[in-house]
Amino acid sequence: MTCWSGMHSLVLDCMDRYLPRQRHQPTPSISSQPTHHVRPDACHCQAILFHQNLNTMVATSDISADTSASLLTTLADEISSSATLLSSHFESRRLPWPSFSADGPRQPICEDNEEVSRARIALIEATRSLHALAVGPVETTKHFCFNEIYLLGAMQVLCHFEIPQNVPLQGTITFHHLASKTGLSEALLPRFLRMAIANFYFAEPEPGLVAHSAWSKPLATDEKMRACIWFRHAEMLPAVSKLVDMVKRYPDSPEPQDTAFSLAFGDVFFGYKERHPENMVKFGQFVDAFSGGSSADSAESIARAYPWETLPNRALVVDVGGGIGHISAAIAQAHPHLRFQVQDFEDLRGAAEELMESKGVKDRVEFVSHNFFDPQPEPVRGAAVYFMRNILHNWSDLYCQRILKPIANSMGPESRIVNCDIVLPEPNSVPKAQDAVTRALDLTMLSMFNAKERSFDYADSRLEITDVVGKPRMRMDSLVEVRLLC
Ligand SMILES: C[S@@+](CC[C@H](N)C(=O)[O-])C[C@H]1O[C@@H](n2cnc3c(N)ncnc32)[C@H](O)[C@@H]1O
Repeated sequence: MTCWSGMHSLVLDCMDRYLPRQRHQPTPSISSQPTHHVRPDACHCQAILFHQNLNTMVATSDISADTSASLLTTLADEISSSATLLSSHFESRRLPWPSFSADGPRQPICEDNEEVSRARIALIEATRSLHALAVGPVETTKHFCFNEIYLLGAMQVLCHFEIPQNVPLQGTITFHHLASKTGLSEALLPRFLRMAIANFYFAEPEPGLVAHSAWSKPLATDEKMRACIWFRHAEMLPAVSKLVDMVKRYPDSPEPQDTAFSLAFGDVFFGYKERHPENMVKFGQFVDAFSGGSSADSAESIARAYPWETLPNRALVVDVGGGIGHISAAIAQAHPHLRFQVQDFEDLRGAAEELMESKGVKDRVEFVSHNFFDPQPEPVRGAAVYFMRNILHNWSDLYCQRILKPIANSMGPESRIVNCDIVLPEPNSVPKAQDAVTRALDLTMLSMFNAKERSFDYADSRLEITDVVGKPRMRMDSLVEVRLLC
């Protein structure tokens, strides 16, 4: 599942309380033993993976072994046929065409249509591969991330000086005027801007005149877009620069404080944010943008993605680490026959109860203060569902065992865990561009939290993935159902 909750309000309301608690957890000694996963005695587990859709996507992934002379033209043909399919889609629906112009659409290719989505992925994959072949291995390595590193720096300077907001949405502005409006040196401004322009951000229609492009315009109007650049530059880059130190100093540590982030910033991820609340706000904006929707969107998609309607009347869903209960509230609204217990820290009670009141589900959704490392409260023993979203991927295997064990101890024969996180794809099972994103998320979890994205064969040898259906918030998210067959 994605590592981020994608809920701005939730992130602001509760994630700042999250890792600081990690610091106060009892710290087990670092063990070099392999971790064991929750294994309730005399019980068998079966896991059913809901969603992903990854396996239904184009499998253009493994071209690494292809030595045929026609690889270039095969890829070019793939590009041509995917582009043709997309063009007829735009034409038939009279949609705005993708373009670099400032008037171009923000998100030209809608992903609701499976065929269009597949064509888009095929186009991205084939263009990426063709580009790599055209550049070649040595040139690629010689210029490794050269453009990206300085583009990130240039964009952060431009955003810091509010350049996107000061370029008119229509028309142009001179470098001179832009420099005087923003305070960025007139000598430096063109150097940073032209780096951005070389990468599709902004345009220079005439020498010395700046205009927006389709890429830069969202940065003028949407603070969440600017937060994406800020987060990569201000927090991710310094943490990444400490990865070697982390791996050398803390090899295989399961501890949340033994991270590249802590080495860079002298504190755990959310502890640092407690001391820098403005960073927390921007991080929340980044999470919202990255996860592609509001908390309401993601909650509603989860309410649709799982067959909640098949649970018995008055069945209890325990939302473990549920924050202020956005997800439970959405499921409760969609499924009036269910009851919910949202478990999180006491200081979220007020906001949680307010939310339930406003959503009209107060009579069926209760908030209970509960630390998920402690035994589950007796009244929820044998609950129909123990739901977790964006919980396990924040923790190492050792801590996941400690979270899962009290749940397993509380489960009855009809109970199940429904877990929502990214599920890492099997090697060569998805297009490389998509694989790269999940791998980057996994390494983000490592460098920031000493946690990981999982393939879900991790939890217990008795777990068996039998199906992949549904479509929660992000394409990479999955709902994993784990049953105990006692
Ligand atoms: C990433 S947020 C996910 C919240 C919610 N499940 C969602 O998807 O929106 C992680 C949540 O875990 C809670 N949490 C962290 N440590 C906890 C603990 N030891 N016991 C209970 N909740 C905890 C945090 O307060 C936060 O609400």
